[in-house]
Amino acid sequence: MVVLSVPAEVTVILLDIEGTTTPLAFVKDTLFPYIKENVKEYLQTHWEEEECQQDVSLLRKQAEEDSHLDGAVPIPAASGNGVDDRQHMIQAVVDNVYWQMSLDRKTTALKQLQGHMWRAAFTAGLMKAEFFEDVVPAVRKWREAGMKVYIYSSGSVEAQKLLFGHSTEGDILELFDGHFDTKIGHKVESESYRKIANSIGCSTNNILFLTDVTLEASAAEEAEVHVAVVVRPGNAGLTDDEKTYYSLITSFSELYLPAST
Ligand SMILES: CSCCC(=O)C(=O)COP(=O)(O)O
Ligand SMILES: [Mg+2]
Repeated sequence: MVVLSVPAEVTVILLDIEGTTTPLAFVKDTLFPYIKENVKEYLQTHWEEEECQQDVSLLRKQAEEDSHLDGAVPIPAASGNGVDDRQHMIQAVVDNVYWQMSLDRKTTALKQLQGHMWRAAFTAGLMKAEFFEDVVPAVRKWREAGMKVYIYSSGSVEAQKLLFGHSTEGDILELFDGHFDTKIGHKVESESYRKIANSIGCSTNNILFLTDVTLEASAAEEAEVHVAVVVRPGNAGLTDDEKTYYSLITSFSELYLPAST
């Protein structure tokens, strides 16, 4: 087995979700189809609620920022024309969500709505989040060794908590010291990692970030965060240069914590 030694200065392990703790297939075949199949009905049912209106406002603001992009779908403001107006707006939101999802966009607006929609599915037991089998034992071991373990995903913090709270391994939320999402900044921007370190109260070089996406690894590394790229079944392939440059692991069990032995 390949072993990757964790630098002694690392006290925090920061984990991505999709493609790192969780199979890409669970996201693509379960989480995302649920949104596509239910978004229209969800909007019809919850339209009058404040939370739903906040989600729509955020999506509308995002749509304005996206207006220069090819295929972007605008979301009109209410014109006061009653039921037709509402149906028109709902259809625009649905089309916008479909368009964003077709590009796998990680906007805070899209992720916030998705998180709110998954809440019903997880709490009703319709879905249980999946984790690779090495994840929970490794996280327990790291915590026993005194490491802090945080999550940083494009999925909203609310959605992250749903996943870890309703998983095939049971409620494992307590295994994590905290959660970050795109509200702190995008994962491909190095400033986000500086802000995360600041929020945790450590230096960036005290953090080891595990992700499947090399653009994220590169941004983290620019902020002097230690990184390892996680290679899991179903993940996007890496170039030869990326394979040579990055430390790669295929299982969390490949991480060796010198202080714990
Ligand atoms: C609570 S994560 C749900 C999956 C998701 O929406 C997503 O964007 C995952 O992105 P990640 O940053 O974890 O790769
Ligand atoms: Mg990922």
